Amino acid sequence: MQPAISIQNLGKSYATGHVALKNVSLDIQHGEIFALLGPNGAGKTTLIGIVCGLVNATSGSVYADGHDIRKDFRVARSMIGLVPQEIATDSFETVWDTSCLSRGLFGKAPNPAHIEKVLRALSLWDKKDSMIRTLSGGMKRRVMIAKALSHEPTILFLDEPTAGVDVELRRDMWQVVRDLRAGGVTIILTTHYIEEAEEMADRIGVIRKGELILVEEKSALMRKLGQKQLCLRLKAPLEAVPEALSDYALTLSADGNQLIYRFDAQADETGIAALLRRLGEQGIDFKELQSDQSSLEDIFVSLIHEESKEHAR
Ligand SMILES: Nc1ncnc2c1ncn2[C@@H]1O[C@H](COP(=O)(O)OP(=O)(O)OP(=O)(O)O)[C@@H](O)[C@H]1O
Repeated sequence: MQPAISIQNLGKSYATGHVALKNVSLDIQHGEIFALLGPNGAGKTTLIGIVCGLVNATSGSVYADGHDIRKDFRVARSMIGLVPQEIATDSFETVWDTSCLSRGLFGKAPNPAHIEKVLRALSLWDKKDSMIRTLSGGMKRRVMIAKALSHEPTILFLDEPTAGVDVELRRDMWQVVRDLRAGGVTIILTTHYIEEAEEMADRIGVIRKGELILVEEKSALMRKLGQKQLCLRLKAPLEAVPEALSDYALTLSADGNQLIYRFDAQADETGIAALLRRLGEQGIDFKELQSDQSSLEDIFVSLIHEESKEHAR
């Protein structure tokens, strides 16, 4: 089976000379929820824009279910729904009309039964005759999803679906996305909220300055998340980790004042008790002991940071 989306060596330089994407390659499988994370200006919207035919790539190719988005634009595009970052609808139209119109834009014959199904799935059915300007912000976002689904796409791009949305509505949106996936739609979403990626995604991609710097199964990232560290502030600095402690995963801070022990928080035996005993035997005293759990946020921040340092070199 072809991937739902196959992106190959994609590059984009804007007319200003700004390089927004550098050699990005990525396959997204059918039925996945893929989250693309990255700081402001990383290139997420540019990437989505290219896949959806709104932005021309400078190099590389993109296929939707095997169809080249340039050579076979109409077929490829009809498979894709896009929920843009900004809410853009005609506020004097009704929910029903705007959804039907969006379908028409793809040259598809009217299908009231499909539009009804979409509106019901998004809990918009009782608002179908309401003018969009009378809806709450959250409902307007749902209307944007309804529009994007009106032509029966199998791949849905959500560009920051919950930006500026309150916690309750965010959870609501997550449920909507999960339901869509359960109905067979492949989902690619961009987000600034690491919690969102953590909650929803099967795989996570991190993009920074136009480069895809990491693509990983969320479960693998979560295992890293299970890593905890214990930090021991020593009474007297050490020059090196003593030989007698070499079987522990210890690192010494540059100033020699802190010993850091990494361990798996989910393991039955953390090894802490034995480590503390061993330290006592070695006559190493500490003033303070502190434990931190690394979160996906830490991993993300350190990734972005490490890459910045690499680039500075
Ligand atoms: N039409 C354009 N002309 C010139 N530069 C552009 C254009 N559109 C985007 N850019 C630049 O390309 C870079 C990537 O922008 P893009 O909107 O893809 O980032 P993003 O990851 O979606 O950011 P955000 O999270 O802020 O939405 C930015 O530096 C942006 O200023």
